[in-house]
Amino acid sequence: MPTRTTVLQDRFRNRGTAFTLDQRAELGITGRLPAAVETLDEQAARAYAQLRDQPSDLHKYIYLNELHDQNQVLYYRLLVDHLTELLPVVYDPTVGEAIQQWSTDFRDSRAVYLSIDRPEDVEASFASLGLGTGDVDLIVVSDAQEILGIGDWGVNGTDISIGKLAVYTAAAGIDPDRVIAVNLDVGTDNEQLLNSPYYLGNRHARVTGERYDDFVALYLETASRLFPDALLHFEDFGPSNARRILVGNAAKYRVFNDDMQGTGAIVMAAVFAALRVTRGRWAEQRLVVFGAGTAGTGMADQIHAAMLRDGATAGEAKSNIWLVDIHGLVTDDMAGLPDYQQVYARPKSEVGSWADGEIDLLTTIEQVRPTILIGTSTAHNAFTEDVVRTLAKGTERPILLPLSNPTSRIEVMPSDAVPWSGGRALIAVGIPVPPVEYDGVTYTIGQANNALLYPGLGLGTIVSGARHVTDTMLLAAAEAVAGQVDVSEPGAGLLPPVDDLRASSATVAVAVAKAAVADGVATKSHDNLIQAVQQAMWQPVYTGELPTGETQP
Ligand SMILES: NC(=O)c1ccc[n+]([C@@H]2O[C@H](COP(=O)([O-])OP(=O)(O)OC[C@H]3O[C@@H](n4cnc5c(N)ncnc54)[C@H](O)[C@@H]3O)[C@@H](O)[C@H]2O)c1
Ligand SMILES: O=C(O)C[C@H](O)C(=O)O
Ligand SMILES: [Mg+2]
Repeated sequence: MPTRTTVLQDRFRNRGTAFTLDQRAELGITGRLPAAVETLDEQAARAYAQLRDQPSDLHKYIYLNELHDQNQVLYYRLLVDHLTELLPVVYDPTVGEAIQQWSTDFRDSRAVYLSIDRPEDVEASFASLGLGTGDVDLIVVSDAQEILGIGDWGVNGTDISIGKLAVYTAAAGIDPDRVIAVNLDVGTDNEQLLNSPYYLGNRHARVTGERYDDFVALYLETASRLFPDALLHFEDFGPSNARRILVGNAAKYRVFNDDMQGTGAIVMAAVFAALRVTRGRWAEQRLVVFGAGTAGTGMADQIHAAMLRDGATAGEAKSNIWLVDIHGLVTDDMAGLPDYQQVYARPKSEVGSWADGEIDLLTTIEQVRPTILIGTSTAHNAFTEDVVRTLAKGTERPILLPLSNPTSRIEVMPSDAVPWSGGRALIAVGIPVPPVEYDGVTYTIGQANNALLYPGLGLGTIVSGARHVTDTMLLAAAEAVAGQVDVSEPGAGLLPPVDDLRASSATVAVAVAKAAVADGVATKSHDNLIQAVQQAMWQPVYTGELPTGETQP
């Protein structure tokens, strides 16, 4: 049967106008390209100019997506060369916008879709990729129940898996031919989607309970059997599912929950750096977490563990942590508290006199005088001027981490928080923001987004062949990130700049791989880890040889 599909439709192998005339002849595409033979640099310059002409970030997102579908090397070349500019386009915050329009804008897809209504297809869906057992390093999966801070987006949430993978490759050189993006389509409770004529996912409410658990178990079992080397990254699951899946499977599979562990570790990195400024000790910190869901309680757990390492008893550490959620300060008399909040619930007898009824954030801050305030609530502007001023009144250098994404959800913008705290708050946020000028000082605002951590963590896990992602590996990653910042100047950022992300990821990967060895979970040994990490990093270049192999549309 004649075929019109050529190497030009295969994003893995396509080089477009960079194919030489000889290569064109050999590949049977003579006459299918204009005469010019270009270098990758020349192609990248044109693509970048086209990108700059796009009228909005969402248009840029769509342009880059199409480029990715045509020529993967060129796409990553652009991303690596302009990482600081393009990270907010392929990832947060633009990915949030793209997800909301995904079914309407749908053109093509690079993911694997697993439907809870067809569990018998899970194996065949992976098999359709034609990959062997040793061919996959990483799978990012989402059921899209809690996309960023924008809620349930069903199958539209596929692009969070794709965006996270793009960052893995651009930031840490994870080989893009060896990764898979997966959407677990378990239905959606988003009525807007269910009523949209364009919606592409299963048109029913989210399946919960045993059927949901069985489906996740089937995914884990199948993915790890077919691709035993793969790290199984979980993204943007709902809070109780996220935690249950991680806790229940961490000993059995190579799983990683980015919202809990990745975020927890990047926050640890920011606090490590901040404590170098305040000269404070972990055990002495008083932590208030506003928005005690997946990310917030993941951070509380990691800071709790750091307090223990610093000599606090479990009781002392717990007594220095306060969770504030939608009904105010979490107390032990509240009915129906999820298990992950129960651990930190304060005795009602201790706080009952603070207010009649619900104890709000401001009251909690007045009473507790926290040294660290974290926001993972999705409640935009919840850190009001009053809140920030009260925080700064209670502590000389409060650590303030309003981490909700995307921009429309952040609890306070640094441009407000810096002046409200008189320049004293040590701030990091989840989105990229410009520096703030205040009182003659330029305040650089570090980006406490898990994207600054998980790529290097993943690379270190892959290079060491770690069987599990252990707490020691997470801590090593956090310390390696914090070790890259110099906080001695006034206004210095708490985290390394995104410009340095590739180098930073390599450093993190080495630290993580060492920790995997120390923890006894590494399955690969290297004489020179630095060299092994460098060699493992995929580069966006056309290799000398001609791209051979089956065309994969
Ligand atoms: N910076 C990062 O790296 C990073 C990583 C993960 C999550 N996040 C952000 O954190 C936010 C939360 O994510 P998640 O996965 O934990 O979601 P989640 O749904 O698991 O948790 C949100 C929590 O906030 C509570 N909440 C909602 N409205 C509130 C209000 N008005 N006052 C107090 N509490 C309120 C909810 O009850 C819930 O417990 C999102 O915006 C997400 O983008 C940031
Ligand atoms: O995706 C991000 O920007 C970070 C984090 O995983 C989130 O859910 O907000
Ligand atoms: Mg997330």
